[in-house]
Amino acid sequence: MEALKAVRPAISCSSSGFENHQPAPLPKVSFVKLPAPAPSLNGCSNARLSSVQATEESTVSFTNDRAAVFSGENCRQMATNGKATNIVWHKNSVGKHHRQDLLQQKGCVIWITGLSGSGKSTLACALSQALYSRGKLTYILDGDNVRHGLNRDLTFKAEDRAENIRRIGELAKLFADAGIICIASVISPYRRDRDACRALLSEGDFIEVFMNVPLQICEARDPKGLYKLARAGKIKGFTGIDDPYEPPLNCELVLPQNEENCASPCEMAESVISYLEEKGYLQA
Ligand SMILES: Nc1ncnc2c1ncn2[C@@H]1O[C@H](COP(=O)(O)OS(=O)(=O)O)[C@@H](OP(=O)(O)O)[C@H]1O
Ligand SMILES: Nc1ncnc2c1ncn2[C@@H]1O[C@H](COP(=O)(O)OP(=O)(O)O)[C@@H](O)[C@H]1O
Repeated sequence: MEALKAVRPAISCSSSGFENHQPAPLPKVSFVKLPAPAPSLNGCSNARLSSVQATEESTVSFTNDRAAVFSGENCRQMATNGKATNIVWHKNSVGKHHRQDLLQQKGCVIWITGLSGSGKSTLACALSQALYSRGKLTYILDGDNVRHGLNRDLTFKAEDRAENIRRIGELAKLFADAGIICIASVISPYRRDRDACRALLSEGDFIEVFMNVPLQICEARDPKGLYKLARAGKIKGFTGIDDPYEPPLNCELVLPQNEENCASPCEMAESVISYLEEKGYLQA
């Protein structure tokens, strides 16, 4: 295998859709030698010398507070996004579809919402296990776990819950972009916060699963003793007790549990897998 050489750092960006509308600076072109016989991403397997465009500058500035816009395939303008100024989207020549081809699946987010004790984590694990046994790559973002690290600075006040969900939504979006089936299992009590996460993803890629379990059942389970503490006033603002939970109005899947009807975690996982199969997420 030959050494990879580049005159300039191999920044590889294909042309931006914005160039159709704005006068773009001339791209800087340089050359890299690819290892032979490297399988090519664009199907030209015998191309040994490829031109690489480096897109570094932009003449256009714009402001946009909707982060979703920047997940697009063709954005390389100077931007102000939230508090971040003078930022430019950097595109990678290895795209989501290449990663999906490798994994033979489609990246998406399965967002499991429901009260504490409704079975979110149990379903997430059963689903991850069942997909693993089918050779599919998943990653679980569990609310409890993410609060041990990335979100350890957040409380359970409404604004902190919103920030918790925003960060997990952004993280889930990255996992989906990696081609992974990302399973978020979080109470996510506010409809608005869940809808904001949905808006980060392409149509269909956000699959909201509602664990529709009455509070009485969750409270009777109380595996961590948290409902007991909340009832005793030792935890303030506990979801379902003295903090709200807004059930989804129009989600992809509702998994009910009550005294008469309680599917096992494996059966629930199979329901989700059937949905994924039907929508084509288990193939590239
Ligand atoms: N006040 C209060 N309300 C609800 N839950 C609480 C609270 N305090 C601690 N816990 C524990 O935190 C877990 C929920 O974290 P999440 O990040 O999923 O919550 S949220 O989406 O930000 O509302 C939750 O885990 P689950 O039982 O798995 O849902 C609890 O273990
Ligand atoms: N489908 C189910 N049927 C019966 N019990 C369940 C089911 N799913 C979860 N449980 C039980 O409910 C309790 C809470 O489950 P858990 O997954 O920790 O909920 P959450 O993550 O929503 O807090 C656990 O004791 C678990 O064994």
